Amino acid sequence: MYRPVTVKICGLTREADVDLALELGADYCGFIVYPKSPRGISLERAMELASRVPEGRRVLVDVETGTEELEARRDAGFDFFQIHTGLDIGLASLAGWSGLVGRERLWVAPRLKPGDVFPEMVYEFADTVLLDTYHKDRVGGTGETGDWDGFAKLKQQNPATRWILAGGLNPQNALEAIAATGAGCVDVNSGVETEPGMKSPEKLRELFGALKPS
Ligand SMILES: O=C(O)c1ccccc1N[C@@H]1O[C@H](COP(=O)(O)O)[C@@H](O)[C@H]1O
Repeated sequence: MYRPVTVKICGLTREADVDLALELGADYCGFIVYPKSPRGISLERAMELASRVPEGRRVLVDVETGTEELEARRDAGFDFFQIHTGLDIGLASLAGWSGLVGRERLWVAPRLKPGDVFPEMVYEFADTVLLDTYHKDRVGGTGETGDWDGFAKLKQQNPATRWILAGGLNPQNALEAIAATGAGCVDVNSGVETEPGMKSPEKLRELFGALKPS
């Protein structure tokens, strides 16, 4: 049975890719401002690109953002703030992020390896959790699929939270991932690229053809 999912295309760096993603049906566009990312762009560039995206669909992506930085970005034209973080995440950071942008605008992406206990305090501060594939040396954009069973279990156990599945999703495996996990929202990044930050029109079309057939 066809079940609608929401789709975020992340790591956008070019106008044409933003426009095509939206035209094909992307629900969210993600802009990475983490300087060490091969898809990292400046905040100014992210704002420029986000200005093409309708309100309610613009996501700023970073790693363990400092409170002052987040405060400066809060009103910069983004609707959601996806923050990747280690499990040693302090209560003060979580509370700080949530207090600044509001729990409904905060997407927490904890670096969870299979078998790790989910840091329950996240539920108190964010409505949305994004689970990306764990990698010992990288914080995101690995292109590798993750622990789908773990995702499905957490989602089932915590239905009040909005769960986003990320990690290694592409036109070939996205439907299988959704069927396996029950994900209602998926985040796709390197799986629709020709090289980091450069989206492939063909792969984008293939992805949306599979996920949102017209
Ligand atoms: O893509 C990156 O370089 C990146 C860097 C720092 C934080 C997040 C990053 N990307 C996020 O990684 C996931 C999944 O990516 P992929 O599909 O496995 O390539 C996605 O949520 C991006 O937002």
